[in-house]
Amino acid sequence: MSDPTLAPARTGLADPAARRALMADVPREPGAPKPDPILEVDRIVRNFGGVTAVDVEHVEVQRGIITALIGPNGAGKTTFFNLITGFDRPTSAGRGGARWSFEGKELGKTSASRVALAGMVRTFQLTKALSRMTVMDNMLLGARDQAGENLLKSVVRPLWRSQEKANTEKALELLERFKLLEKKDDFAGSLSGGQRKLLEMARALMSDPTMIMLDEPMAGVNPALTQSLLGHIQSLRDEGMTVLFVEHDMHMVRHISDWVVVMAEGKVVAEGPADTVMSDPAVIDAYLGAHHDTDLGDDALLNDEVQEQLADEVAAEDAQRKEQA
Ligand SMILES: Nc1ncnc2c1ncn2[C@@H]1O[C@H](COP(=O)(O)OP(=O)(O)OP(=O)(O)O)[C@@H](O)[C@H]1O
Repeated sequence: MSDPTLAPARTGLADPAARRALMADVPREPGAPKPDPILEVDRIVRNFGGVTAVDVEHVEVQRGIITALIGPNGAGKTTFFNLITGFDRPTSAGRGGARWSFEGKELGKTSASRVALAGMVRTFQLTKALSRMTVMDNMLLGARDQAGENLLKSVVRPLWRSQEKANTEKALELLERFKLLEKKDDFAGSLSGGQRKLLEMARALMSDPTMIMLDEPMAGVNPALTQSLLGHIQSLRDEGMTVLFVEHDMHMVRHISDWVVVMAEGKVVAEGPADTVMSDPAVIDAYLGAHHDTDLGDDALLNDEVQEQLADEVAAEDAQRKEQA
């Protein structure tokens, strides 16, 4: 039976396989139109001084599937996440440029908290301040309808109380689901890397998102918890949620994504299912151009030509270092 705590987030086709099948005819090209996009972004640009961190002409995220956003270091993935969730403002704003909508609703001028209320919620790594709070208090911070946000509820005590009770019950259910119930009174900072990732996810679910955006869900997770985390992400999708995640671990990307969007130098350079996109020349170029040590999750990509190119680049760098020494 599916989890009742996620009921409000269910949308679209009930069968996840049917939702994934909708992607079969989507063209494998940057900016490809999707049959049922939940998020649509146009002309979003963000410059930092002379650096163009993001310059995305058009991208759509399909509803009810798992989309991975990948790209080499500095490709602009985090900046893109920050822009669409209202944590940063595009340089192209206000010039009739940037435009993005979630569930058909324009979000360009919307604050981060309102974006979350609209149903698009991102996870955050545990900050120092959050580490010093208990697991339960972290969960309650994630609640969507905190009494303080609503004047009537905050002055009428019974309403405030009932909201608090509902939030606590929901937090307990989610902690149980994510196997963190025993830790509810522990400081969040005492959790292992994998448990922190589970808490980040559980906290985001407190606000009943329609789409959850995960920032490197596998970073710092030991192998024992990897399978469990992957399982949780897949079950969110299976229950109807849209998942968008940024991840460097290509094995994970291959394992669970239904669709992959590749960024390089601020732009979307390729899109497609994981098995085809990783062999796209634009993707190989982007990774090799950026740094040599990325494991694309498929050793077959390292053919002789690529190996030679790598060896030449490493030798050239070594020679340069020796010259400078
Ligand atoms: N606040 C900032 N001030 C100046 N430059 C920034 C700022 N944030 C990002 N950048 C620059 O923008 C570019 C994109 O960075 P971003 O962090 O979005 O990339 P990323 O794809 O998330 O990289 P990584 O995978 O390493 O996290 C980089 O060149 C980065 O140095």
